[in-house]
Amino acid sequence: MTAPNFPEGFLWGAATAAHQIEGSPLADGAGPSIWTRFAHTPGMMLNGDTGDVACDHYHRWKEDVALMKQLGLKAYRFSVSWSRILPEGTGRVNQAGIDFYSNLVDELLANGIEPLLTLYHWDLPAALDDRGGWLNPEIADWFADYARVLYRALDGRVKKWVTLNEPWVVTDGGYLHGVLAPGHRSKYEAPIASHNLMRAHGAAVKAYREIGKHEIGLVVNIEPKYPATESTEDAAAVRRAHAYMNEQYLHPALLGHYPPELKDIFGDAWPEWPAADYDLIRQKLDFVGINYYTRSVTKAAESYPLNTGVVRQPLGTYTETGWEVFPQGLTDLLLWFKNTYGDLPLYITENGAAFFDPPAAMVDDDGNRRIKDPLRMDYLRKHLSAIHDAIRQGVDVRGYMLWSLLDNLEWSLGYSKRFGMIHVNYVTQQRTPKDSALWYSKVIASNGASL
Ligand SMILES: CO[C@H](O)c1c[n+]2c([nH]1)[C@H](O)[C@@H](O)[C@H](O)[C@H]2CO
Repeated sequence: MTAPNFPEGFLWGAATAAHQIEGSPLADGAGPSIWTRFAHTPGMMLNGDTGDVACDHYHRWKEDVALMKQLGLKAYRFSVSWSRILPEGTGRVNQAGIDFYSNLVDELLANGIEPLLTLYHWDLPAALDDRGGWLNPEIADWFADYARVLYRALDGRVKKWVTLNEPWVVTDGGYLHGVLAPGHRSKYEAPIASHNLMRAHGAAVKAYREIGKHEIGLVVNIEPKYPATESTEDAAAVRRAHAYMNEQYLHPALLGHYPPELKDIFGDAWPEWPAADYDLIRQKLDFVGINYYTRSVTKAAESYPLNTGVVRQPLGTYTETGWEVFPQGLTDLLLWFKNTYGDLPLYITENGAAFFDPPAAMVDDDGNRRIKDPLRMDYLRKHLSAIHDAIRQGVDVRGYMLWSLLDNLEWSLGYSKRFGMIHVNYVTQQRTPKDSALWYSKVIASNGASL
């Protein structure tokens, strides 16, 4: 592997999300979100974990920015909790919520760190869920109104905006399989939620063009699908899985239509949408964020509703979340994106892995607190190299946000999975940069040459 030089100005950063790190979800006038509710619903969260404390970032944000500075991060991707800004989701603005994020942005800028702000990372205000949430078509206007409040307060200091984080996970987890908030299980609701998410994305981008002066994009999780065998059944299964996860959101956002497979997959549960919706959804974007973690070797199998299955690789390496380590998939995916959607600027807005880390730091012979995480370093090194392979082949990748800055609440898996490059002792809230953070700091300082 040759020591790659990334493009001049490559944006090296790390990512988090509000509900996963902040804690204090109801502080200073904030309203509950669907995750506050979901976490306090018995049986929904591993070990009964909640986001009530998390990494206490709501109080420790200055310390955390200082750690970002110490590591030499150039950027920090975070999300805003909608119900801190609008406790009922619409109407009354909670100034204390705006102040929290405004202070965070100022601290980042004062430390030479560019903020990338995600408007929605899954924590819908509970009050809007009571009004139908992503199933209510009015949510496109609710979301655009929320976005306008933040555009007016922060645009200029924030120059890279993201509307949605991973509409696929919101829909597949929250409305089809029910494993994420709001915990619905309906193949009739899923397409409606998906479509309204994309309408809301379009409405927020349209609103940005009236108010904002910088850049806005969409973040999707996409995953390359490889056939388990040469059979026609497995090839068809790959087409279904690829359309359902990888094209379902990018196609309407960038091409103005859904992939045809979705109508076959959902059958009578797939509505016919008005042409005006596609015009709303397909707004010009300044960039797309890609969240990459793994691939799927896919076969035809009985499953709901895709009739596909994933084949575990006997010689594969797997993370704590059961995801195969497959860096080549990121190169393949970036080339697919370029060949399918053209030369839109791309950011890797999430990439990382959960491997076992101890609950507390060890102390080495020199008396330093250490967390050795060689598997994570190897994962990151290989994926950064895969990104560089794609850049060498002409893909316009402009930055990388490591998931995650801190160990944090892994949604319904609670605190059982550690993705952070900085270890969090959840008893003491002590932060300890892992070896991977110290390594990443050198990668940033050398613009990738030290990989
Ligand atoms: C299904 O994998 C997705 O691409 C994905 C992985 N992840 C995500 N999306 C979310 O954006 C984060 O909030 C998660 O903490 C993170 C780690 O699980």
